[in-house]
Amino acid sequence: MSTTSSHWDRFQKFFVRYPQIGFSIDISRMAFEEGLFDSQAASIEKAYADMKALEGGAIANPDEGRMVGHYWLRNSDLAPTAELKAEIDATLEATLQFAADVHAGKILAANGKKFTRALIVGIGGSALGPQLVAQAITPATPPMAIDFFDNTDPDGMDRIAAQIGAEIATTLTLVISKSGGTKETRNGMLEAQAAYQAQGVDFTKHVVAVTGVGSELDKYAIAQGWLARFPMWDWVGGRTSVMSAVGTIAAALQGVDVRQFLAGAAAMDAETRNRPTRENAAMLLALMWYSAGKGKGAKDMVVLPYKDRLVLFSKYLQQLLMESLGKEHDLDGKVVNQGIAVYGNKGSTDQHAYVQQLRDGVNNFFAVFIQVSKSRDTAGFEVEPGYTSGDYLQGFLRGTRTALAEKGRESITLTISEVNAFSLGMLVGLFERAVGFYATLINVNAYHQPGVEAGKKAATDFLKQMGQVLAALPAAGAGATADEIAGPLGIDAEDAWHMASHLAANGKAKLAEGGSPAEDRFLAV
Ligand SMILES: O=P(O)(O)OC[C@H]1O[C@](O)(CO)[C@@H](O)[C@@H]1O
Repeated sequence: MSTTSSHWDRFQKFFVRYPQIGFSIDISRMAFEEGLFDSQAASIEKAYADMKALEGGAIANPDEGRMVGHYWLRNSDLAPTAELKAEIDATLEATLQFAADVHAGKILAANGKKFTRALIVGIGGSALGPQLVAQAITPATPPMAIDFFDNTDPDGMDRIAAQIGAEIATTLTLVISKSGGTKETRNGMLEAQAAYQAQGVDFTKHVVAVTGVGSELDKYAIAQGWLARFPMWDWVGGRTSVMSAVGTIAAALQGVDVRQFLAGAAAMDAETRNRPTRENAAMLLALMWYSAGKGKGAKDMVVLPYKDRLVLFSKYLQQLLMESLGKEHDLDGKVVNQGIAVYGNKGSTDQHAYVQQLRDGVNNFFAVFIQVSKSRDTAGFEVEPGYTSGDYLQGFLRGTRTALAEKGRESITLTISEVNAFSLGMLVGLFERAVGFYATLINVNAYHQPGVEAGKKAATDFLKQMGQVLAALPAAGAGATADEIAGPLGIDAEDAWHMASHLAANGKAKLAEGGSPAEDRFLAV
């Protein structure tokens, strides 16, 4: 049999489509053995059972003692109690109504004018979902422009504030934080507040909180009398919160058909909940991750959507997979150091960047191509007789897939008919379920993130010590070296040097540079 016909046979065997929702998955270019389905049969069954229990309201996040309910957000009938269902429905309705009232001018800026822009303050799961939605499925001319403070970088915020300029008088800010205690978001909120104040605008009349009831942020919003507050629940993880108020309010303000977005995810949930494994796209994805990485994340996932609108999808999946699966311990407490590294951008652009290495370099990845059938909404345009830009985009995708396969580089191809609210919901739903299934296959808790706490704690210590360093700087004389500053404070000299250097770079200390860091001398200003 020729290579071509064997590819064709394998394609037919491992190509699964859901025509009613315009989706297909092709795993034929993955190098798995068919025996995988049998060898993993017990784990696969357990994954289905775990997912069923999770969707039924089990404590699927044992370390934090929490339910995991993001599937209920798009089908509230699944919620384990009538109270939860009512809360989900009421919150969705309230966010949509709020956005409609903003658009209709029923909720106005402090100057009596309609809001023209939105500024989202949030980080991680409290920003990535709204950013993905804004990039992928907002209308070309959305009812409101949108900006993000998704970091504590003052320069980044200054640039956005400068772009907003006087329009801050008609800008609505959403401060989004599940915990309500994330420092980057707290800082972003205070910076936003200052930007409003600088232009004499009452911040409290322009700001909405999306946060856990009773959180620090919630209390602050109540004390200041903010425009509105919407709840986040402890049973929704930040990285799966795009279908909660976190995502729905920003999306609705942007003119996105939120119900279609939720319907897409619900449809994918329905397709992948009960289907047999060989037809179950979410389980097939999880199994491909398992086979490619030998169940240990040995291969990275390179996400290559051939569609500009999906450029942020790899970034979104990076958090979804790496925060969910990147775990030190398994559920039995054994050290496993699991995870799957995710990166990517978009095709064909990336063919002119790192695809060279993918084809010829270290074979430590598998690609996930995302193919979008419909090229454009507007009339066709031929770049040469008989060919459109969209034909080229398709040609480059197929060509790269073939070129990778020729060199034994694995790939999965997902196809959607077009990028819209429904199909984006489908894709998000697909990967969420695949992550859940894969977590069972490798026996980790996908719903906590203990690792991020270490960095937060170390940063808190660093900042506290930086205050001590500032206070300890000599007011006169030749200044003090990092060793001289660190000694009495009982802190690390390297840290002290970085703290003092940072203070000096930002006008809070004076630096007399020596021949080496140990000879640098610092003075108070
Ligand atoms: O919504 P919050 O509580 O501000 O958290 C933001 C992000 O920070 C993390 O907790 C990681 O530090 C993510 O899981 C989360 O999405």
